[in-house]
Amino acid sequence: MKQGVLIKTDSLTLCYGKYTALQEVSLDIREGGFYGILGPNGSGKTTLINIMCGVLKPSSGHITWNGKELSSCSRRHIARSFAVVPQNCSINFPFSVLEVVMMGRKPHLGRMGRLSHKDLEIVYNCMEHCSVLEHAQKAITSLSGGERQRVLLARALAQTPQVLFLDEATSNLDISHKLELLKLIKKLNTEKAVTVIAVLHDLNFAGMFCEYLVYMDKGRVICEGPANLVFNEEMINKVFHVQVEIKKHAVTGKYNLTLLPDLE
Ligand SMILES: Nc1ncnc2c1ncn2[C@@H]1O[C@H](COP(=O)(O)OP(=O)(O)OP(=O)(O)O)[C@@H](O)[C@H]1O
Repeated sequence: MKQGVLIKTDSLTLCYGKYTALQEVSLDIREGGFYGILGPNGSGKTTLINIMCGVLKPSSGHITWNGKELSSCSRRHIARSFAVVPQNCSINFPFSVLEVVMMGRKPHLGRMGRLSHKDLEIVYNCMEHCSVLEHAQKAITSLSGGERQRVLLARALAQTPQVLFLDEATSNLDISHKLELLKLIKKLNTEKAVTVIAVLHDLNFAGMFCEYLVYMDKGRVICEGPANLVFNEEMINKVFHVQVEIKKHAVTGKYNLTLLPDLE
């Protein structure tokens, strides 16, 4: 892997009331890495990324960013550097798509809060990359689930973040948009060294795009490592309790997973 440790979690535990959703999670996230967080429903993936991006505070344990406690970093500094694409769009007010994507520039604006030509150029570029330019004047509330997700991704990209957190951010997208957007994110990762931390349910896309995988189950990290070592049949069976076959694809050279269901 490249670069030094950017985000370090040390024995993170998080309890929702009496329920322990995350237990003793210690991870090193290296700068410029593309991380996939995998695991069954309820295994703590969203909770983990919400702690890593500063939305949730752990019940115990530490999280540092560039060696500094995340809780001691300013909200503005975090907002300039971390962008999150959540699982669901929580915007219920009929902001236009343009307004929503412009919000991504907010942490970078000066006191007057005005967008410069450069800011607007970034906004329009991100809308174009995420194929939402044609919806610029529409209310976000009038869009389909997949279109909204692409707007939220455009807003996150407009933030020009150092770290991009994706929480099943491509789950509502059709296969063509999913592929295009993951390719775009991979490009940002390789060309601009944006660190990507993505919760993914689609294991084939995880095998295709992630260079490092973290498997979670019942709030714990079960296994982590380079995808070429840990994207294997034994781990998928251990974590998801399904039989699969993983083979290197002759054309793409990527590992491909086929589910072997017991249909008896
Ligand atoms: N605000 C909350 N209050 C109480 N329990 C919660 C809360 N948020 C999450 N949980 C519980 O914590 C556990 C972990 O939830 P989390 O959303 O992190 O899982 P996940 O791995 O992201 O799941 P999924 O794949 O279904 O999105 C779940 O059992 C969930 O019910």
